[in-house]
Amino acid sequence: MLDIESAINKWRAKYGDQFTVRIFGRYFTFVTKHSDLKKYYNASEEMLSLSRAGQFIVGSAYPENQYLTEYDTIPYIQNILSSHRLIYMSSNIQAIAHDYFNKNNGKFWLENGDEAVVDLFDFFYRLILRTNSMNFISRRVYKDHVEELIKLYIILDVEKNALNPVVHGLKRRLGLKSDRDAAWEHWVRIMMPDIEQCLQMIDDHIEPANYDTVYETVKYAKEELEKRGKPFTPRLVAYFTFTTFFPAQFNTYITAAFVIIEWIRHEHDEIGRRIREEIDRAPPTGEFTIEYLNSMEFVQACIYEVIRLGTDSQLSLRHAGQDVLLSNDKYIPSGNLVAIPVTRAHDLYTNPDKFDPERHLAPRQENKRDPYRVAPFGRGKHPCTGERYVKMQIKVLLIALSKMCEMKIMPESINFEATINRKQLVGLSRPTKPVFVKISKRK
Ligand code: HEM
Repeated sequence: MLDIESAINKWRAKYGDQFTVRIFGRYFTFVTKHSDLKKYYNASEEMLSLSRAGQFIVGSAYPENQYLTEYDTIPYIQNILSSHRLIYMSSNIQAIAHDYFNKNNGKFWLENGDEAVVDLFDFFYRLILRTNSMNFISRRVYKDHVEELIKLYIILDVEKNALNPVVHGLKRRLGLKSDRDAAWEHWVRIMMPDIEQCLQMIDDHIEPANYDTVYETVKYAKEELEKRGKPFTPRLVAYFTFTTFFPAQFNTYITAAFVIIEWIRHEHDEIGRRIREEIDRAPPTGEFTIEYLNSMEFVQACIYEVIRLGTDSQLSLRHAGQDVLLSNDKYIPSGNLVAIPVTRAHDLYTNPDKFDPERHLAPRQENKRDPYRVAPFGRGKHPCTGERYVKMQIKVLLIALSKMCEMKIMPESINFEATINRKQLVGLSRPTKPVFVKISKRK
């Protein structure tokens, strides 16, 4: 596969800080100069659009592609992830972590005994999907359909499908139904009882007593459709849910798994001691506060450090809706895709290959050296809407897991780093082979 980072470096050495290449019949302009990066991040949606670029990249990866530019889901996601909801969500996450091991829905210990060897990345993929299915869909869906949902999600997986749009596009043109279309219909069906109930509540002017994501989603979809004079469609609700779910998935589970790996590796040194200290000070289960989670600065620095080290060949993309003037008086013609490399920015850090969370904390704060090259959660007009949620989620899982189990990397996986695929364009780099970890029940 294409090694984008070395390709960019080669092209940059040859053609300068900005250059245009033709890939799959499309023109991509790469910008790397500070003033252009600043413009890139702060440009208006009309000038440089993330959703139009998204439609190009993942457009054919799932059936509702036309909605991607038609409906901006950001205000909806911001509403779902508002501060007072995060605390409910954090207690859901704790409950699910317990449920996963101990109760009927998970049966982990029941099926594996008190000690099990798992692929840590697969384990976190499932755990993250479980927690997100409760937080972004409903308790009922989590309780009755979570395994089904995970299977559907694997079929709808944007990460893989984005790279394979041709087959899907061809099937659609020939009028053939793909397994993705079927999975999508199944997804809508699973959500239907909640959607119908929420529609009824809206008609009867009944507000939910507690936070209810499906209710918010149905209400938002209904309003958006009414604004456009279109009839209500459950598929739009499914689309809104899906677009909250899919960015929430891959970066999160990889980050969570790497944080655990680093914790295991540093169990007996200063890094491990500081993580343990923040975990041990945590309030008892069910009594977390957002203030406490925010105060876990060292774990947060570990999250930043894992993202820094795991981001190798990722690209951030926009679509130019108009001509964009660059700093050297050249311009990007309207219609081009515009890309910036989201790399590790090696040159900005001291001992860049070392896992060193302190570099993100005062007084060092190496991460503040260049805001446009160090942006683990983006910046400017399109910062990550899920940043607060994901940091909360990983912290809560870390606390919950540390209370329930012990983890050890299996000898055959100690050198897992040799298998990390550092050439992918989407998300953090992850190992291509399983990383086996022994999970033992804490007595
Ligand atoms: C470790 C996990 C995550 C990382 C590293 C991450 C990183 C990022 C980055 C770098 C961007 C900016 C993209 C750009 O400028 O081209 C972004 C945007 C976005 N992220 Fe995340 N993200 C994570 C988790 C999440 C979660 C959990 C959600 C939702 C619940 C989410 C929702 C979004 C959305 C909706 C955008 C687009 C914002 C917009 O268009 O204005 N992300 N993310």
